[in-house]
Amino acid sequence: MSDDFQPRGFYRHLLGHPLAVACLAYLGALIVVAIVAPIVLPGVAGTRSGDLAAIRQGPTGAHLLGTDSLGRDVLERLLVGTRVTLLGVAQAVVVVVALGVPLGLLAGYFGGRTDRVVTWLADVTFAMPAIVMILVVLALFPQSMTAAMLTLGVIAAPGLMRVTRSATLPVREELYIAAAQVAGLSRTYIISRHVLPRVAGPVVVQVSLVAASALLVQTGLAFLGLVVAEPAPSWGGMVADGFQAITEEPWLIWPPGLAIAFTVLALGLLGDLVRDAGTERWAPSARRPRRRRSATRRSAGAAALDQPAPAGRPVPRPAPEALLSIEGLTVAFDTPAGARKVVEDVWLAIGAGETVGVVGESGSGKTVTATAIIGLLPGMGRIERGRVVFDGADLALATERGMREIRGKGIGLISQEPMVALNPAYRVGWQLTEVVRRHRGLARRAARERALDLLREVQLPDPESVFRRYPHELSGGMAQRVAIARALAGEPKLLIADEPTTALDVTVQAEILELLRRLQAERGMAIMFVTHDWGVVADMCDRAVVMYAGQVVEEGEVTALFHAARHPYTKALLDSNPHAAVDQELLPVISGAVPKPGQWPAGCHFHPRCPLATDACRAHPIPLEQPAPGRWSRCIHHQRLAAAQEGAAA
Ligand SMILES: Nc1ncnc2c1ncn2[C@@H]1O[C@H](COP(=O)(O)OP(=O)(O)OP(=O)(O)O)[C@@H](O)[C@H]1O
Repeated sequence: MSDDFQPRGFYRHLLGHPLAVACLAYLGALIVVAIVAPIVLPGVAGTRSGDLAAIRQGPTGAHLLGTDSLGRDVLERLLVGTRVTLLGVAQAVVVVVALGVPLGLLAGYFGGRTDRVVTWLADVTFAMPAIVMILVVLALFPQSMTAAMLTLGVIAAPGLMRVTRSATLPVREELYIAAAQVAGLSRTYIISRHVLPRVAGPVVVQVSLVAASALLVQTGLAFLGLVVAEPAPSWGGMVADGFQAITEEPWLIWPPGLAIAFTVLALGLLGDLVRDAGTERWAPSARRPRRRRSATRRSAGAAALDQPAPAGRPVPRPAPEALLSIEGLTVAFDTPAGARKVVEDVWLAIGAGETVGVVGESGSGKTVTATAIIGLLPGMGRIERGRVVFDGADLALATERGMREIRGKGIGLISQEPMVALNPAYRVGWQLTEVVRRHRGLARRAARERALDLLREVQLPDPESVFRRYPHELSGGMAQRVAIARALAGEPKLLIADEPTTALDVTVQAEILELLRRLQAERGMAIMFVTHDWGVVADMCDRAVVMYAGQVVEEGEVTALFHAARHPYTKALLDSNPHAAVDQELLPVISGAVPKPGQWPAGCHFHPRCPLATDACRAHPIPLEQPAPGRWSRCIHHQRLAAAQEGAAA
């Protein structure tokens, strides 16, 4: 059983098409002829004249395709001329592919400045008149087909670059690319193994068109006598000869003309058929990602990160023994209207082996905080201020290479959409093995064994069979188990679980939670649980951090927090918790909605929805206070709130 990429389906699909077989056979035969003919017919290339008594003849028994203007055998010249014709095509195609594909991948994958520079270069090259450039080059290097075809390659490369870039843009948004980054795989690896195969279809079609155009240009230049000097045979030169004799012997134009036409046709058709066969393999997964959660740059400069917190605010200090401590984290997204804060002054600490729940309504900044930790903020996001200290190292200052060491090995991540976090084109085994090999440096066979062990560890029935399956052959629960196995491959000290059960049905949710609990107990890893679900918090977490409109509004030990909330938002969330609903009673809801970034109100972000709000809540930003050891609240009325709850309980 092989765990590597299996292109058999692709070949089966391609070779099942008679037209594809015909095109491949024709082009294959041409290549053989190009190699063999000049060896078998060594004298043809230098023959200046043939049978002068039989010039410009149609097909005869002695000359199956007739003779040219100098009495030379047309068939022999056609066969020997194949080499120079195909060589010209190959030269142009090599240059186009060597320039266009890497630049397109870089521009599409990295975006931003790289994209702008590459696109600008492509535009400049595109603006050059191809024919004029080739004629100039031929004036400098007379009769040099290599110079002409290399120039053509450079001029045609921007077209392929654009196609590759456009195909890369949607692929880099796929969640499995983000998952590969989270697993600590290098960018070069991700681009070559996960992105390139996905963009191969349109690239192949474009390359086939480039090859067809190069053939036409090469034969055109030979027709004009600008490359391939007489007596050397070329298809273009033979068309020119036939053209001169068109009135006397119209037949002469047909053999080279048909060879050119069939070759152009075969290249174009084969490109389309290869694309179609590839599309079968790369059919998009059923579920699409909710939004992009993939690559981006790390934060702005260190200077900004080390700025002190706004003066006059008492700020919490993380416990010195914390495995992860987020200190005053502020994240902003660059928008056309300027930088927009989406997370502001977040403090959060997670000890080794601890489980901390991060709770809050949609849009409160939970996922942005999680992705900031692993340096994979989406789009134009950046850390504006604050530190993310993991295991003693400030991740906000880490280089991309440093972050790759942390991702997967130090911190693992599982998301709520396991199906789209797996590359649909590779078997589960391949995807697990690549991460095991990356982190453990194991040989293929040992990595395979380790990957199977991981599948057993996440309690997948029949691991050998799961190993061989493609992601679409898994259920949601199985896919999440595979994603957990993958996250565990680097033996991380911290697992960030971003709503890992949201997309699963209730029984599977319980199984996944049970699995995480067991793995945590066995491995002693810490878990940061991003969730909407108080049931999960009560079930899994030691402490909970409540976020609202980009800020931490409350933090505390779970039992204490459930017993008496110290922030009106936490209280409202707990009251509206469906797990605590009383039969026949309407579930309370929090009126209004979480304000969007850029629309946060002055003072307390929650005050427009808060029953306890006073003028003081609207007047100035509210700092985090520590009402009790291990307890934090961003509310000036926390004592009133606690007293009210104790009164109600009594
Ligand atoms: N790529 C982005 N560009 C601009 N704004 C973004 C981007 N990603 C997230 N945001 C904004 O950041 C805010 C916080 O989003 P985040 O995804 O962290 O919320 P959340 O609490 O995790 O919500 P959910 O529970 O729905 O995942 C939201 O208002 C969102 O619009």
